[in-house]
Amino acid sequence: MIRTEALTRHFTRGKKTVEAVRGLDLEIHQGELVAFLGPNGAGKSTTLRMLTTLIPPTSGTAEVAGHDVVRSRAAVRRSIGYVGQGNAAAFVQRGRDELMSQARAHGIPRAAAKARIDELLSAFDLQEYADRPVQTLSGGQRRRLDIAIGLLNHPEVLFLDEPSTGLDPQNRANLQEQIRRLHEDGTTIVLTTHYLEEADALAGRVIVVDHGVVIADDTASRLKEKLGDLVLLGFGTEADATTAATRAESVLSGPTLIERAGTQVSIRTPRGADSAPALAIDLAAHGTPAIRMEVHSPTLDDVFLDLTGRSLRESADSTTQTEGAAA
Ligand SMILES: Nc1ncnc2c1ncn2[C@@H]1O[C@H](COP(=O)(O)OP(=O)(O)OP(=O)(O)O)[C@@H](O)[C@H]1O
Repeated sequence: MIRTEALTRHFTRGKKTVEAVRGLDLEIHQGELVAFLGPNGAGKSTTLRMLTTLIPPTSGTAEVAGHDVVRSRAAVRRSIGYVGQGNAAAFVQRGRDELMSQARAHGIPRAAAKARIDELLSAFDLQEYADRPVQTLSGGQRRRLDIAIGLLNHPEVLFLDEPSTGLDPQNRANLQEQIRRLHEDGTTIVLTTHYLEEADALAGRVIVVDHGVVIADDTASRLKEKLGDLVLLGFGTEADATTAATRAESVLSGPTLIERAGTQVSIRTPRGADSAPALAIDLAAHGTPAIRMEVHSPTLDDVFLDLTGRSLRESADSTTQTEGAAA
């Protein structure tokens, strides 16, 4: 449903060139729900903007729903829904009128458009606000209106760029429900998000990009499994901790990272929850008993931190870069 080959986009400002997306090769099949993750400035929005025909690639190719994003822009646009980071609705219009203008722009006949609009207003709990000017709506209400606009044409492929930003937990849960339903109906969905729990809960596949290239592409559970559990062991003395760290190296199998700091040993190891009890018994039998043991399963944020050196929580908290007009 989405295929890119060496997809690249540079922006030039004065003498400076930013390589926002660098040779992306992607293949996303019909019906997949993919979370596209990465730190601020990783190239996520730029990729989405190329796939939705808003900006052309500098080089490389991309096809969406079988149409080339440069040669067949209109056909791509007919097949997709796009909810960008900015508000799509004109501020002075009433929500319902905005939906109608956008539906008509898609070529949907008036009666069908009216029915679809009622359906979407109800799905996103917007009936009460539909007849107010958009500028009087709260950020969350506007966000829901944006999403409704993106769904007007029953898109085959839906691109959601941080759809839940600005929504309260209740509306976020409602949005997730809508996304799940669309996915069940067979819509291919690509979403960027700074909420790892959201990616974890929704997406069958997680693609992590950084500096414009893909650095991981797998299911959330396999990514977590690859990283391994964190086993923390506390000892009575630093000498015990040092001996235990060396012993753990020979006892544990698989790619294992062991660090000692003071009287604590931290171990990152695959299936650590399973191996920790045996390790504790072994250490006690060798005269260095642990006085404390904790096992933490990895979160997607741990995976993200490991891959990018940054926590996505950190990047969610930092100021999001605003995009100017395409250079
Ligand atoms: N119109 C533009 N002109 C110049 N540079 C741009 C433009 N749009 C994006 N960039 C730069 O390209 C890089 C990738 O930006 P992009 O918006 O794709 O990142 P992102 O992964 O979506 O980040 P965020 O999580 O902050 O939304 C950044 O360095 C950004 O500053």
